[in-house]
Parts: sequence; C-alpha cells; structure tokens
Amino acid sequence: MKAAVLTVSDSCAAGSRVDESGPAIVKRLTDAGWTIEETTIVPDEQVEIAGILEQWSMERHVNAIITTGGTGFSPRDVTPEATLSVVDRRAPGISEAIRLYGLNKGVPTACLSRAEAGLRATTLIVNLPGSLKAVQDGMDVLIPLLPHALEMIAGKGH
Ligand SMILES: Nc1ncnc2c1ncn2[C@@H]1O[C@H](COP(=O)(O)OP(=O)(O)OP(=O)(O)O)[C@@H](O)[C@H]1O
Ligand SMILES: Nc1nc2c(c(=O)[nH]1)N[C@H]1C(S)=C(S)[C@@H](COP(=O)(O)O)O[C@H]1N2
Repeated sequence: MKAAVLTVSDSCAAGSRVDESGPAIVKRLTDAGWTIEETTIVPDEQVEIAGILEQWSMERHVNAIITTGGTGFSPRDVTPEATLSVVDRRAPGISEAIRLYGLNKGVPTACLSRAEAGLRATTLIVNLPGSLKAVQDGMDVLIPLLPHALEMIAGKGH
C-alpha cells in the first residue's frame, strides 16, 4: 500500500524548526509495511496544501495521505479547510477517534485540534496535529484502522 506524508508548518518550511513529526509518521508507516511515495513540507497556505493533496491523490494515486500540523485555532491554521476543499466524502469518525484517544490519555488539549479526514476519490486523507506526541497518538489509532479502511475503499466490502 502506498502512502504520502505532508508536513504543514511555517517554521519547518522556513527552516527555523526541524521537522520531527513528518519523519515520525513515515517511520510508523514503513514499520507497518507501507511504501512511502512522497513527503514534503509546505507553509500554512491553504491553496498550496490543497494543491499537494489533489496532486498526490489524483496523479500519484496514493492510498493514504497523512498530514501533520496546522489544525489548531491560530489564524494561520488552515489544514482542515484545505482538506475539506479537496475531499468528496468526509470521514469524521476517524478524526473523532483520534481526538478521543488523546483525551482518554489525559491530554485535555486534544479537543483543540480541528483535524479532518475524508476521501478524495480512492485516497484517504487524514489530518494530525503538529506536535510529535500528537502524531504518535494519532498513528496509534490509525495504523490498526488503515488496512480495513483501504479494503473498503477498494470495494472489497467487509
Ligand atoms: N513538524 C513538526 N515537527 C516537530 N514538532 C512540531 C512540528 N510542527 C509543530 N511542532 C510542535 O508542535 C507545537 C505546536 O505547534 P504550532 O501550533 O505552532 O504548530 P503548527 O501550526 O502545526 O506549525 P507552525 O507554527 O510551524 O506553522 C510546537 O510547539 C512544536 O513543538
Ligand atoms: N494526542 C494529542 N493531541 C493533541 C495534542 C497533543 O499533545 N496530543 N496537542 C493539541 C494542541 S496543544 C493543539 S493546539 C492542537 C492543534 O495542533 P496543531 O495546530 O499543531 O495542528 O492539537 C492538539 N492535539
């Protein structure tokens, strides 16, 4: 299965912070047997984020795109809006499960992520927050879910 990882961060894109969260997602996916087709870092710019999501889903045909960063309440956080602008169908249960996992681990700020998830054609797009801890928690939830989700996307039913 093919995946791609998008880091959304003004500071990482500017080179003033080292991206730890993107590589952490890559490691979790490769450990689980996924092939990583694409990774990149973009600033918190909605059109730029949406363009990458569209390209990776419709031209590269990856099975899943995981984003990290830009899901909070600051004025520059627009990853959820970019994601909603490209998906055909939302998958809110995935995002709620990820938030609930953080809350249940005793992280009250987990509910401050506006992360979205959804399908662009046959590509599942999932937003995660920017911090390394949030990414690790999110991947704890996602890794066991992804195989079944992708089977259903491929039309294999249950
Ligand atoms: N790609 C990343 N790698 C490592 N840590 C990150 C990354 N992105 C964010 N963080 C961490 O998450 C915390 C919350 O970050 P913030 O809300 O500023 O992130 P963002 O909006 O996702 O990214 P930025 O501010 O760089 O545009 C930061 O203090 C930082 O420690
Ligand atoms: N599991 C988990 N979820 C989390 C966090 C965390 O540390 N662990 N950080 C929260 C915080 S402090 C914020 S502001 C939001 C949004 O983060 P982002 O703007 O980096 O995407 O994610 C939240 N989700």
